[in-house]
Parts: sequence; C-alpha cells; structure tokens
Amino acid sequence: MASVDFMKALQFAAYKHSKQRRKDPDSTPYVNHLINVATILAEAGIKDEGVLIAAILHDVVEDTDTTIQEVEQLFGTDVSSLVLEVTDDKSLEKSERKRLQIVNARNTTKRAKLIKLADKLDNLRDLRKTTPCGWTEERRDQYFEWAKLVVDNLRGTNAIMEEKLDQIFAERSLV
Ligand SMILES: Nc1nc2c(ncn2[C@@H]2O[C@H](COP(=O)(O)OP(=O)(O)O)[C@@H](OP(=O)(O)OP(=O)(O)O)[C@H]2O)c(=O)[nH]1
Ligand SMILES: [Mn+2]
Repeated sequence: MASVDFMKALQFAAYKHSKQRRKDPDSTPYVNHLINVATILAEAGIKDEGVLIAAILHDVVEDTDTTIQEVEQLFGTDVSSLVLEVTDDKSLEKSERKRLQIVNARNTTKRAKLIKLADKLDNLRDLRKTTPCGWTEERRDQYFEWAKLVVDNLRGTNAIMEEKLDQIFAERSLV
C-alpha cells in the first residue's frame, strides 16, 4: 500500500509541476512522467521507499521553483540527497550538462542509479512513440545515442530495467 509520505510527494509534485506539460503532441501533463518513473521502479521490484519518493520528486528542483532545502524540510535528508544526485545544474551550458551526465553516472550511488535508469527508460519510451514538439529527427537520434552512453555507465544496477533499455537500444541498432 502507498504510504502517506509517498502520497504527499505525489501531491507536492503534481502541484509544483501543474503548469508543465510534456513535449509530446498531446501535451501530456508533466506529472504523468513522474508517475511513470515510479511505476517503472515498482515493476522492477524496487520497494525502497526513499527511492520511490525521490523518483516522484526527481525533476522538481531542476524544472520548478522548488529548492533542495524545501525538499529536505518536507521529505528529509535521505530523499533530498537522492533528488540532488539526479538534478542537473541548470546554470551550466546544455552541452556541459549532457557531458556531465555521462561522466557522473558511474560515481552515482546505486539508489540514484535506479532513478536515472527509470527516467531514461520513460523518456526513451516517449521518444520511441513520437518526436517531441520542436525537435528534429536528428535531435531525437542524438538523444538515443547520448542516453545509451549514460545508461552504459549505470549498468549492473537493475537487470529488469537494463533489459528493457537494451531492447530499445537494439531496435535502433545501438549496441
Ligand atoms: N523524451 C521526451 N522527453 C520529454 C518530453 N517532454 C519533456 N521531456 C523532457 O525533456 C528532457 C530531455 O530533453 P533535452 O532537450 O535533452 O533536455 P533539457 O530538458 O535538459 O533541455 C527530459 O528531461 P529529464 O527527465 O530531466 O531527463 P534527461 O533527459 O535530462 O536525463 C524529459 O523529461 C517528451 O515528450 N519526450
Ligand atoms: Mn525526468
């Protein structure tokens, strides 16, 4: 059964991301991505509550006005440190952020790696269906190639998610 803390995280994230939409043609509410990431983890056998809560909150600092301090006050240090580990530094150039994701993936804690794998899996599932609004085919292809490099540095973490990611990479002949 879902805990009070998990439901509070979902409520908080739904509120904070309420004005955001995904970049797909249907402009799916952003919160669907957060629910998908937590669902992927649950289906991969993850019962660690801190990981599931941090999955719900994984984009709240990167993509809303929420600070990491606010996450810490509301959800504690365990969750906030996980969220921090999966948050890109938006003050850096995009190319640098993307490079750092590849490099830093290896040194991330195992629990943060789980969230990163689930995040990439959901984003790649979306990309497999449609090209995000405003993206060229080339940008979509580059995302697959970049995601493969990140995932390669997250391996040995969860066989179920890695298998699903490998299927997607194989479909696109990225091996
Ligand atoms: N595939 C896909 N992605 C979408 C869609 N709508 C929003 N996004 C978000 O866009 C991000 C990927 O786009 P990029 O252009 O590479 O990254 P940027 O947001 O940092 O500029 C992902 O951020 P993220 O979750 O923080 O992950 P990451 O890719 O930065 O690791 C993803 O969640 C969509 O319809 N499809
Ligand atoms: Mn995400």
